Amino acid sequence: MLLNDKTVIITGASRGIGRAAALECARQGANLVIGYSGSDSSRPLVDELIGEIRSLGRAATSVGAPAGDPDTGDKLVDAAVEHFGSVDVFVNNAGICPFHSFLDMPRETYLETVNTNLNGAYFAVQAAANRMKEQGYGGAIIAVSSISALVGGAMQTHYTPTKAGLLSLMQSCAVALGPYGIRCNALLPGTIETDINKDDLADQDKRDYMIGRTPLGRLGRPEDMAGPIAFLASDMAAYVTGASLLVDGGMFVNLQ
Ligand SMILES: NC(=O)C1=CN([C@@H]2O[C@H](COP(=O)(O)OP(=O)(O)OC[C@H]3O[C@@H](n4cnc5c(N)ncnc54)[C@H](O)[C@@H]3O)[C@@H](O)[C@H]2O)C=CC1
Ligand SMILES: C[C@H](O)[C@@H]1OC(=O)[C@H](O)[C@@H]1O
Repeated sequence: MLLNDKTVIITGASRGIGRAAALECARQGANLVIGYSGSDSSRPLVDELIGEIRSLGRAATSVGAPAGDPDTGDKLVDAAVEHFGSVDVFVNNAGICPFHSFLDMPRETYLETVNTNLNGAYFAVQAAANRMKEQGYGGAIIAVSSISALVGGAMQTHYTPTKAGLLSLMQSCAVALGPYGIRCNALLPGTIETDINKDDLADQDKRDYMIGRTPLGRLGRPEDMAGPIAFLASDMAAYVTGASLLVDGGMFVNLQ
């Protein structure tokens, strides 16, 4: 197992990529802190996930707190220490992408997206890193960025800068935290079928276009992200830091 007895915190883990990553980390021997928004609608999903993790023989607890709140990182770290005694891996995954055109982008939509996806991540990474430094034996931090860190989207002008920001944050943190043995890497998913793009991909033409751009011939599944996240979290990636791992079925390189 890649993550035996490690404590892994994952934000936005109630569903989608975060959920799949939590289950894979549990299969690899980790105990989990499940970060979620704190909304009543997410609670049953979180309870179900915790049940699944326990049935895999691992332990899990949850923290309901909005990703954009600068205090959320401290709450996640405190829960990890209280329940499991350490923070070994921090996965910043929570994110939103309310598709909207640029010229009439509502200020609140822009600000909520940047707060949720990037500002909260900054302070959460800082909280995890401080704990890892205190522990004295390193750790792994992974930000779920996106192929959108590298390319644009007309309906994503508020979103793509947050994903480029996360990639940049991991690069700078790799430099800042390397001396403490803390590795920082970015995962760049392509188009993965989850709730975040359910409405967008309900348009059959758009869906066919995205599949057509993907050399592997299908959209991604949350489970496709889980292995790469577990790898980056593990000692198999002991010399990997400041890296970005594009997991997109080949979409990015498919120009013609
Ligand atoms: N699905 C895709 O095609 C891609 C997704 N990503 C990124 O992957 C990450 C996970 O998204 P998906 O699993 O695809 O979508 P999803 O919508 O299924 O999951 C997003 C998660 O973030 C949580 N979340 C949203 N707002 C939150 C808040 N304010 N506080 C705490 N949690 C909050 C949701 O409850 C959910 O658990 C996001 O950061 C997204 O930007 C990156 C590239 C592609
Ligand atoms: C939400 C989008 O479908 C998804 O998010 C990303 O980061 C990808 O680039 C896709 O556009």
